[in-house]
Amino acid sequence: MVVGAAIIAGGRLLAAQRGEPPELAGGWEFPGGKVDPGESDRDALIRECHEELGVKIALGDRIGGDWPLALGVGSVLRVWTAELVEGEPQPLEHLALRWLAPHELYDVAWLPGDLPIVEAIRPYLS
Ligand SMILES: Nc1nc2c([nH]c(=O)n2[C@H]2C[C@H](O)[C@@H](COP(=O)(O)OP(=O)(O)OP(=O)(O)O)O2)c(=O)[nH]1
Repeated sequence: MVVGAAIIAGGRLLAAQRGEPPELAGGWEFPGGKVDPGESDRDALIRECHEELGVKIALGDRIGGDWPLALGVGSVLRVWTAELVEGEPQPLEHLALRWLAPHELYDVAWLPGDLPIVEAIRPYLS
């Protein structure tokens, strides 16, 4: 199980560029990662965002259901909206971060599996 956060601030969505593995490097994603054994999805997402971005987030709505991962075999991605509670996101484990306004949503090369999720988040940006 992989969880991802659609962090929104000031009507913009935070996108993060992966540095690894080589086949995914350069692609843009929602901050997050794999849920550890015994950990809840929501706790995993809060932990991952702290590790990856150095921020504390508060989760909002679940976006859709189980989104199939482009390259994952049988794995799915669960996504929540989120807002920043503490700190400003830093690319501690990513190549770069970008805050995307609604008209910029497709200015980055999202991982293929993320594209329909980005569209589902659009209503939250206004
Ligand atoms: N975090 C994240 N992963 C995504 C997204 N879309 C997508 O296909 N994936 C894939 C990429 C990876 O194969 C997998 C997430 O694994 P990960 O490597 O980020 O997990 P992790 O942080 O727990 O890292 P590790 O322990 O495996 O090193 O899900 C997304 O929007 N966010």
